Amino acid sequence: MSSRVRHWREAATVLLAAGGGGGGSSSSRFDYKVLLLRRSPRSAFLPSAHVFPGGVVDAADFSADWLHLLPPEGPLPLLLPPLRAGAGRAPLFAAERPELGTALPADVAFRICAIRETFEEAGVLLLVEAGEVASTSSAQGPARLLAPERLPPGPELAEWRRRVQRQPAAFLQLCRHLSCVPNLWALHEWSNWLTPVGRAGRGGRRYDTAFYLCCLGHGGPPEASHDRGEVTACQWSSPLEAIELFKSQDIWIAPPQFYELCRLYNFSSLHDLHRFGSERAVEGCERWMPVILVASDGHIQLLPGDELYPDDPDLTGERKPILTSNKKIEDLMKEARKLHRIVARDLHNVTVCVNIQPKYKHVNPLVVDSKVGNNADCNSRL
Ligand SMILES: CC(C)(COP(=O)(O)OP(=O)(O)OC[C@H]1O[C@@H](n2cnc3c(N)ncnc32)[C@H](O)[C@@H]1OP(=O)(O)O)[C@@H](O)C(=O)NCCC(=O)NCCSC(=O)CC(=O)O
Ligand SMILES: [Mg+2]
Repeated sequence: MSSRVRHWREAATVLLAAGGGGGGSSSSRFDYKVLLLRRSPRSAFLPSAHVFPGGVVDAADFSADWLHLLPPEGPLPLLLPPLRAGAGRAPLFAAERPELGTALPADVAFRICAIRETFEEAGVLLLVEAGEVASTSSAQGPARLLAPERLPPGPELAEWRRRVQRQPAAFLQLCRHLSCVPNLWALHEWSNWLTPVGRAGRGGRRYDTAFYLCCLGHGGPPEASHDRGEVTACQWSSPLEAIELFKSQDIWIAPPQFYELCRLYNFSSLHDLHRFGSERAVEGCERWMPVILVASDGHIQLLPGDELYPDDPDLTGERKPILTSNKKIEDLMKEARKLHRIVARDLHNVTVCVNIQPKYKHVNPLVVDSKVGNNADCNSRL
């Protein structure tokens, strides 16, 4: 087994943004909301944290049977827009998986995983009619969900959901039953985060997670329901609402998800977010593993491009313990010129500080909390 698989699990998650319902408060800066799920307090990884829907990839997500799904005119090509030459390619997309035989490309399989997990955890089905695949294009704007009359009645759908939770391969059966396919084209490659060494959950759980953006544009945020198991609550919040709930200690959001919410903060309109996300996706992305630097009064998660980020980061945690400094965060901030870091003074006092040019035509997070008053070294802020 390769080190890629031995040291961490591969996973996919989706920043699901929905708008278009016209129900948002007129005073809100945002015309869309993002789906956040609260993890069970019994989870072995990030217990009680709010995260985007997602989970570990299953062999069923790579199954070549997806290629033989409808439409009736022949095997489904599952073609995705090609990446631009020279695009960033994270290892989880580039890896060969000979053990899976004639498997789907990872690009496709990780999208199927994210869509399946969204159904399992929140009951939201991101599918498209098999017959409409050819005309599906993100250039048309934010995606639509299937019409409600195309779905089985509630109790039947709930039974399908339980089956998929028990057996991921049942997701393909559900798609076949509905003459639909996962809406791969609605998901746009956004980022890739590897759990930092020193932040593994119980049993050494670390994750190499593909993050996708998906914008839904019609009829308002769909009803999301938790599964009373892995997920104990679902909520749709604007990026600002989510960040405020985090700052007020009502919810806890892990650093990668916090960073991504601060990036979404750049976009007040769903259409702008969709356009940016779908056009940028052809640039690909690179894998980021935060490297933790423990200071005397908090810790910093260093990201690639920060001048303190190691040239040769310890991906597996086998080489050296976590970096420590007897300096205060403030001093470590004053001394630095090139910043790309998440600064945690305590569990809920977290700031993203970045003044480097983002790669792959991405956008830097905005710093939302001006009350904290110690953001003096950050360029990107409100
Ligand atoms: C990787 C993830 C998609 C999470 O994957 P999941 O754990 O949700 O994976 P999944 O959905 O496939 O797995 C379901 C898990 O739920 C468990 N499960 C199922 N039913 C359950 C129930 N009723 N109660 C409790 N747990 C239950 C299963 O046993 C399984 O756990 P099991 O598989 O264990 O048996 C997410 O963590 C994520 O978005 N990560 C992004 C990047 C990241 O790593 N962020 C955090 C960095 S750490 C950090 O940032 C912390 C810090 O700095 O402080
Ligand atoms: Mg999950």
